[in-house]
Amino acid sequence: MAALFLRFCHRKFSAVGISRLPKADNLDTYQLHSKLKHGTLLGVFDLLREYSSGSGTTKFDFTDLTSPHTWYPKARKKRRKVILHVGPTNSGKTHNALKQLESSPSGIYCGPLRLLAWEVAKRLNKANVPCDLITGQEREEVDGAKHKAVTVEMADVTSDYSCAVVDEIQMLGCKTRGFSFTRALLGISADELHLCGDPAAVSLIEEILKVTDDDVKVEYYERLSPLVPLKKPLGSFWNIQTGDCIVAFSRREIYRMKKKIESAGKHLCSVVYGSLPPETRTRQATMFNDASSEFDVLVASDAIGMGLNLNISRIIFSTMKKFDGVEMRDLTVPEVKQIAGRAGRYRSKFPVGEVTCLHADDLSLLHSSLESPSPNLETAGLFPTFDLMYMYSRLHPKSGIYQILEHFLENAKLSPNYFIADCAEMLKVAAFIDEMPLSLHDKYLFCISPVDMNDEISSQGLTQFAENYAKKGIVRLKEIFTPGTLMVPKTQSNLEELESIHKVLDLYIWLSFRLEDFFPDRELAASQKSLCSLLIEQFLERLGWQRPTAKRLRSRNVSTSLSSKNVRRYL
Ligand SMILES: Nc1ncnc2c1ncn2[C@@H]1O[C@H](COP(=O)(O)OP(=O)(O)OP(=O)(O)O)[C@@H](O)[C@H]1O
Ligand SMILES: [Mg+2]
Repeated sequence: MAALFLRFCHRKFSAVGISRLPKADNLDTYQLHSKLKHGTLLGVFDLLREYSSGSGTTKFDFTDLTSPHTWYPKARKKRRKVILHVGPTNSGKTHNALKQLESSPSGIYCGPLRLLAWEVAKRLNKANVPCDLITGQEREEVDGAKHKAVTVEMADVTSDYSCAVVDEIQMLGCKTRGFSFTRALLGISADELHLCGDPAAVSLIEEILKVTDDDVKVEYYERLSPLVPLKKPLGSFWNIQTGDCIVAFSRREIYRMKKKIESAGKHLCSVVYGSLPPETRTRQATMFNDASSEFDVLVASDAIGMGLNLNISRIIFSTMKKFDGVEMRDLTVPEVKQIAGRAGRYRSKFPVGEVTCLHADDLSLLHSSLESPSPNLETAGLFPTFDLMYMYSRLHPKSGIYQILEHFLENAKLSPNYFIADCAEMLKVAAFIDEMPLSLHDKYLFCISPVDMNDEISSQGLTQFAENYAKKGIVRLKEIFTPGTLMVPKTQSNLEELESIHKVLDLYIWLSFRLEDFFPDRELAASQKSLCSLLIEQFLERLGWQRPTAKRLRSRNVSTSLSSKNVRRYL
């Protein structure tokens, strides 16, 4: 049934021209939840009363999003000192901003990736600055912490900080996640706000902050160690060396290259790509970084492109094209620069970075991209707050969340600095859950949850969770998942299924942080999730060619496989 509905939705969406279905991410609804719980949406009701009083004096257009800076009164009470740290990759932008954060009495770091938030929390705690780690799926609280490292969707716009850092700020131009960066930019109430990123974002940010009365200063950086574009392509995999990173844009290609390089008998490869569990990605990256490990080559997707510090000596683009969900297209200038910039990190084992392509035909695009400035960003993402949607729904009580979202998308009025976020993925979830007897708030939660609707198992997981929640209130993990049944995958498709199961468990944990009383099995989900990543890593180890004399890596002897049928049974 769920699968049928899924196919129906696919048809429905391609019919209205939404073929690209981006991944919704972990937006913070903690504050919203507590607002609803503690009745602090009172102002909303006042506004509604005023609106519906018929006095004719107040006309409030909820789709008017032309002044988003007014959504954050706490930040507007301050004249923030905003420092933009801009420059090429590997120029010390984040490092310098973090130094300020460390030396401030309280602060928050907001990054685009869980891995970056982890790195920052680790760095601060090591420097004896107690720091909490908060992502959509983790809460690691440290005694006495006045600092937080968070993923940008979790940026706290209700507390006061002396210092805040928003990393990779150029992502405010991202179609799907940009609005969370805009929210952090406008909403964080800090005496000092450090923004790190590409110079292409400077003029847009200056323009946006004209209305906030903040004091804005720009600091330009230079790359700390050289990056040399090579004139010769790699040509053959025989020319692979220790410290190389081959970049490919599909899982299939990544594994094909790993196999090809390893079968030559000289190197073992770590892999990093988007749908690997974050903890697996970290461990693969750590193994590659560790000089004593045998995994001396990395095969990765653009998942390595942001902020991570890896011991890469040379980046090799296996292709200069990628499929972006709609079509095969050339890599953009910022994409090429971000990825190439991973080579030769300052103070790493390979301080001079090199970059080339596998094929000679691709070299001209590589060289021209590296020489071009990134085009200036023109608009930042924006998305209506839940409060606005809630008010709208009070006036149109018959509308489901699908209609409300659609209405906002069609009618939103924006100033020229903004675009409305692409919420095709949210609409898809909305179509699934609109018929269920759930409150608007619950529907909104499911819509913004980190479900991958392109992944059938992940979307079935969401449907089951929402259905059980609507029917029974409480959602027990064991009703849809049998612990003890996960096994080491044997094939690529088994691996894909395990990655999907990991996503479903991750979704359960995400929901458990927001609907705590109704999703009580967080610990079980977390332990099964860790098991998933362990099993995936065992698969990766076994996949690797093993030198007969080399010391073998630890690996468990589990021989059963995970069939597609089994997976359906779990969910
Ligand atoms: N002054 C410094 N002293 C010691 N190490 C530094 C210094 N500046 C930067 N580094 C180190 O250099 C590396 C690159 O710095 P950083 O990550 O800040 O660069 P970035 O400009 O933010 O790069 P990206 O655009 O890729 O995020 C890091 O490992 C960082 O710790
Ligand atoms: Mg950085």
